Amino acid sequence: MDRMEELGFRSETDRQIFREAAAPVELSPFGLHSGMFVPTLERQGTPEQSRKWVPLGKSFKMIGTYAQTELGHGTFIRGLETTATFDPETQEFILDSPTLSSIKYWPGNVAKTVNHCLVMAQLYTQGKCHGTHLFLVQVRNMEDHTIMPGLEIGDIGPKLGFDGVDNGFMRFNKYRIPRMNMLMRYAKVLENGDYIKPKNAKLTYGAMVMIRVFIVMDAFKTLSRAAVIAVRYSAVRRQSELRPGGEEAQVMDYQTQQYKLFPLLATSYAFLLAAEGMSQIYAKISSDIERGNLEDMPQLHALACGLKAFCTWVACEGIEVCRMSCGGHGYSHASGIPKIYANIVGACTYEGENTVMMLQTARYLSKCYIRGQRGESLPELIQYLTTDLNVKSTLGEDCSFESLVAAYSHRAARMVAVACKLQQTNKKKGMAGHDAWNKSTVPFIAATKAHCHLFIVRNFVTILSQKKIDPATHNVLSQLCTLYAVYGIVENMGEFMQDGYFNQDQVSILNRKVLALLEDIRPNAVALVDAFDYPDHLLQSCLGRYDGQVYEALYEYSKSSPLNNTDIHSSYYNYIRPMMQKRSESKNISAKL
Ligand SMILES: CCCCCCCCCCCCCCC/C=C/C(=O)SCCNC(=O)CCNC(=O)[C@H](O)C(C)(C)COP(=O)(O)OP(=O)(O)OC[C@H]1O[C@@H](n2cnc3c(N)ncnc32)[C@H](O)[C@@H]1OP(=O)(O)O
Ligand SMILES: Cc1cc2nc3c(=O)[nH]c(=O)nc-3n(C[C@H](O)[C@H](O)[C@H](O)COP(=O)(O)OP(=O)(O)OC[C@H]3O[C@@H](n4cnc5c(N)ncnc54)[C@H](O)[C@@H]3O)c2cc1C
Repeated sequence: MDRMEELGFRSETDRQIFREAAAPVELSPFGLHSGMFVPTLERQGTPEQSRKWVPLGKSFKMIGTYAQTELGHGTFIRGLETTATFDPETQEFILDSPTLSSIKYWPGNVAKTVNHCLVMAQLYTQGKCHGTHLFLVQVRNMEDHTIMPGLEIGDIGPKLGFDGVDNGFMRFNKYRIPRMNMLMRYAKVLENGDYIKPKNAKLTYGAMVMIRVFIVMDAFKTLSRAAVIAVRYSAVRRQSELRPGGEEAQVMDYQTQQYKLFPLLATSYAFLLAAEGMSQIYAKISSDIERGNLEDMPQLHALACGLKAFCTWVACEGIEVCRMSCGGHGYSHASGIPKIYANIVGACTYEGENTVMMLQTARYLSKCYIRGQRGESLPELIQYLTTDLNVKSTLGEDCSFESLVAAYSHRAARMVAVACKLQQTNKKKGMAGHDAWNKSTVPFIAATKAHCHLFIVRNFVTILSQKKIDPATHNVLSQLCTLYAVYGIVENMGEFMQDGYFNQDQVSILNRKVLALLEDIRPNAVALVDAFDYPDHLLQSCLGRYDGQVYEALYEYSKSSPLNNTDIHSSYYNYIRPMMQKRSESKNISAKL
């Protein structure tokens, strides 16, 4: 914190970049404080509450996290069981964990780090439940950091990754907080206990929408770091003879290695631009919401849910491909890739489990489809739903951006229509609405993935057509954009071909184009990863280091293994030698027998 002051970092973005540079892979123990706790106080507190608490948070006089998930509920927020019951006599809320399943479980940094939490609890006043609301709760003594009386707090134990975060559990036993500790920007409880409801109950979900937007950028950061490591290593690693009797080839010259890595390189660029686009949309709509204009809230929710799920799923699969493309050394922590994976794969679960998030977007698409069928106007990002599905592709040898975007629009429109028609057919068969929905959710997930894929392709194309970029760079970025789109079609050909949108010749064109693009990109592959400009200390990789001195780095890394602190390990004296002595004694005995 002081260091950031010294360096004059004023903007939250600069501060975040500094924090990530300081803790490049594990999330900092203060990540949730800065990324979720403070911004939520700013956005969900009244002006008075913000003025009081935000400076304390920004100066780390108050360190907090976001405590919503319970043992029994993470996804279904309306099912949360922690209660906050208003006591008008004392002007306090009484927080309680009435059941085992209501114990808060997973909140990051709650175990040992924070002294405050934003707690999501069911609000009760005048004997009535008004649903979940956020409350600022002090959980540790500000003098000696001991746990406040009435609370049980602890760590939940080892996890797959996320080792920099002390995820914990927290149990309330009739724990009292002041009335004014309820975040009251949108909903209020008056001194007499009257409840003033918000314009939209989902405004209290705003913190999650914000983090989902951040996570889209995290998907870019983690995938691109793995791609940097794998591409640089593929340029250094020589293995096997490409030409019989010739020197061993750079593994990057194998077409299969290019087919593994270059689409992921293209995806990294596509996700960077998508994350920036998502952030711009979030900034605009969230400021509208703060001014009371909630019109675009559903669109923001749907886009944030869909992109968070789509990008984290693709990034995690891609990081695994990068690891495997580095052979045995990729499996070592020396590569840096396992830690990248272990710390981002949780993003497919946290801040909204991906399937559930995709279904939120699907629900929005279903409603928009019906509006489109009625001829109602649709938001620009959704207008493709009214695409004429009888039209066939005009794709030619050049695989133009226009023909590619048209293909993705057609695919998404067709798949949304298929899912919606199944839902409608289910209803016509007499199914209740919720059953008709549930029995069409698998096609809806596929359609929503196509919807997100379209957003990313169209966004990439739009930026290339709008931004002023020097011709040489524009040419290389156009190759990446085309590769991202063509590869996506080739890998999902069935979804594009199901209604004969492409003819056989066009399928052949696409299969040839994806291989030709690998050759086009090969000369620039290392420059394209260097362009991300990740310093070695951030990559923490012997394979991806800028100077390419991989084997020297691996050898030094191995020598630093703690197991090498002694030549003979204590396990020899404790287990191996006694076992061998026992064997030799028994052998002597059997020899005598
Ligand atoms: C520059 C600064 C940078 C700083 C960067 C900081 C870095 C940070 C990086 C990230 C680090 C992250 C570390 C991990 C931290 C993890 C934290 C957590 O995991 S916190 C807990 C997260 N939990 C969840 O996300 C729970 C998921 N569940 C839900 O969101 C909801 O239960 C649901 C949306 C799935 C369902 O909600 P429900 O109330 O049941 O609504 P319905 O489904 O019935 O829908 C009714 C209606 O409401 C609309 N809706 C729902 N949610 C929203 C919303 N958020 N906004 C707007 N509208 C919403 C929904 O669309 C429906 O609308 P309708 O018109 O009726 O169809
Ligand atoms: C690394 C990490 C950090 C976290 N940090 C925090 C934190 O700081 N604060 C916090 O409050 N929480 C935190 N969490 C908890 C996280 O938010 C929840 O785990 C997440 O919201 C998923 O909820 P769940 O665990 O109940 O999963 P569940 O919803 O129980 O998922 C189980 C399965 O049920 C399926 N499912 C559930 N509902 C539906 C549905 N309606 N339709 C179809 N399928 C469905 C899911 O798709 C999934 O396959 C963290 C979790 C992790 C892993």
